[in-house]
Amino acid sequence: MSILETVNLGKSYGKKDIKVDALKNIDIEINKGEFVAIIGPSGSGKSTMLHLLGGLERASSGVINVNGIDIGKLSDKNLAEYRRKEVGFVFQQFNLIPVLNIKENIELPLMLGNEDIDEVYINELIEMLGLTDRANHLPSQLSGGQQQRVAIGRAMATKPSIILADEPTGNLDSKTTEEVMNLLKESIKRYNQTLIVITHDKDIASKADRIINIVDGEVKLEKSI
Ligand SMILES: Nc1ncnc2c1ncn2[C@@H]1O[C@H](COP(=O)(O)OP(=O)(O)OP(=O)(O)O)[C@@H](O)[C@H]1O
Repeated sequence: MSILETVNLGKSYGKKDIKVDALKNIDIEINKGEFVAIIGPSGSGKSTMLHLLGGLERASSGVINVNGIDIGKLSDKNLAEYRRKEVGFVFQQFNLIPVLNIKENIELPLMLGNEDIDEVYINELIEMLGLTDRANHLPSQLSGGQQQRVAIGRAMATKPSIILADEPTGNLDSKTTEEVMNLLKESIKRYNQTLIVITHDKDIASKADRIINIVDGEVKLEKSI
């Protein structure tokens, strides 16, 4: 079952002489529960794609349907709600709040959204992430891999249906990369989520259900593995 579909999606930056067509005519369909890797050369439009899918930026043309809703038609307020409730973001920089402990960092999206905190779920999440004995520590007391696990927990706090990750292991060594990717895969299986990961790492891409290759703002080849 498709959870996300784009039709003729395009994004341009700037005008006239400085206009850049970052994405052109993107038609993709992603299924619920799927793990998709987005690969492509630097500047090809991968981050732009993730920003559009996550509602961080608006498309210049075309449609993005998520769960049957055209997110381009949402008001700014509703788009913010879509971002907060339906999407979990994980970036290369962990972007944790240094003065909050691990549990508080994970709960932050719920606190910002004034939502009730489901203690059972949050504790289960922390356990799955292998952070139970670290819950009261500050981010600075954790290794890079542990910090990224916290960022994954924060992305999952609102039980989003889609996890979007932009080079999530770009700052990690190969062993920690494998751990973090295994965790992401385990999480999406357990919570029936969809995972879309931008990566330059061939090993990560090879473990995805599907690879979407973007070159010069266009999908060049979709590969099933
Ligand atoms: N805010 C912006 N204003 C103007 N141009 C932009 C903006 N954001 C991205 N671009 C341009 O759009 C194109 C696609 O950029 P994008 O960041 O999506 O590429 P990428 O594939 O993620 O690159 P990388 O692998 O280097 O991170 C590039 O030519 C970039 O310079």
